[in-house]
Amino acid sequence: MNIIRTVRSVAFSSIPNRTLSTTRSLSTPSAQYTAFEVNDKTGIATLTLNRPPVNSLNLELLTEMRNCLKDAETNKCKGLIITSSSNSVFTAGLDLLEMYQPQDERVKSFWTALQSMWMELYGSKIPTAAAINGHAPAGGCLIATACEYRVMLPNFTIGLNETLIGIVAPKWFVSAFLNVVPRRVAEQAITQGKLFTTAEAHNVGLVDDVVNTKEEAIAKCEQFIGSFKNVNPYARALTKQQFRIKELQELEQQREKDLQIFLGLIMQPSVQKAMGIYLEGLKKKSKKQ
Ligand SMILES: CCCCCCC/C=C/C(=O)SCCNC(=O)CCNC(=O)[C@H](O)C(C)(C)COP(=O)(O)OP(=O)(O)OC[C@H]1O[C@@H](n2cnc3c(N)ncnc32)[C@H](O)[C@@H]1OP(=O)(O)O
Repeated sequence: MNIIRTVRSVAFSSIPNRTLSTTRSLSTPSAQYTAFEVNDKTGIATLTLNRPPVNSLNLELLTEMRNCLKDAETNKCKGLIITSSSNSVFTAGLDLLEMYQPQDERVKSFWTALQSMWMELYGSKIPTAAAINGHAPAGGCLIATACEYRVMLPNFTIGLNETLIGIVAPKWFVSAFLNVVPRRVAEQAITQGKLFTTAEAHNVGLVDDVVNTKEEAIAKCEQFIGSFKNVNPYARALTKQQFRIKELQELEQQREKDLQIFLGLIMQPSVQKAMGIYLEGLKKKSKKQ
């Protein structure tokens, strides 16, 4: 049986998470929305998103994700798996409440944290895999495509649906999508705001495998990470970098401009109005259920 060493864990029980930290004291504050575990036998870390009801990515969750990524790298983990504690949502993407009628400083920190999280995940030295055990729209798809491998459970949806909300998927969201989906398919899907079903996503290459249970999804991710067993990790990391450096440098060099474009767009009255209507629709639907 595998022994799970909990480096950072939260919210799955009423036990305060610091009492679960068995291996070392943490330099970062307690986690609220993530669980981070390292399997002692395989050396593989699992980051579980746990911000009910839909794991929407707010500033705090993004910050915790960054801390987990850093932990996985500094602990020289063999790889990192990202999954969700929900049975139906991987993540609903960016927390729309961070962008709807936002406060100036908070929304800047939010976007900057998203940029950093993405660059750190996309450029991570260790193998990364997403066990997509629920819906993964927009920012959810961004996280999945930042990983090197994706496996998904049936009958969920994934894609960049920003245009349907009246917002624009930034260039770096699109470039990661283009790594896995043919350009023609990507252009049509992203302009339409299409959410692919699991089967469709598999067909176009947006996900690599489909399995029926979360356990099988984790096992597939472990298998993917295990496939690098005989590969020198430094050679692997440098080779991965060759594939990803262009997008990383592009965002790094344009961070401030990207932030200003984001702020300019979301602060437009028409965009705020569209977001308000979309949020209202979500709330109405949620009340009906
Ligand atoms: C150049 C820059 C321009 C700007 C770029 C911005 C890029 C944006 C990226 C994004 O990620 S935007 C977010 C996109 N996400 C979505 O469109 C998903 C919306 N959510 C859903 O479709 C569904 O919630 C779901 C994920 C399919 C799950 O459905 P389920 O039936 O399980 O839950 P719901 O009843 O719909 O929701 C419960 C609860 O959660 C609220 N909520 C859902 N998604 C979000 C969200 N992304 N942000 C904030 N809140 C969300 C929903 O309103 C419900 O709230 P309550 O009514 O319970 O208060």
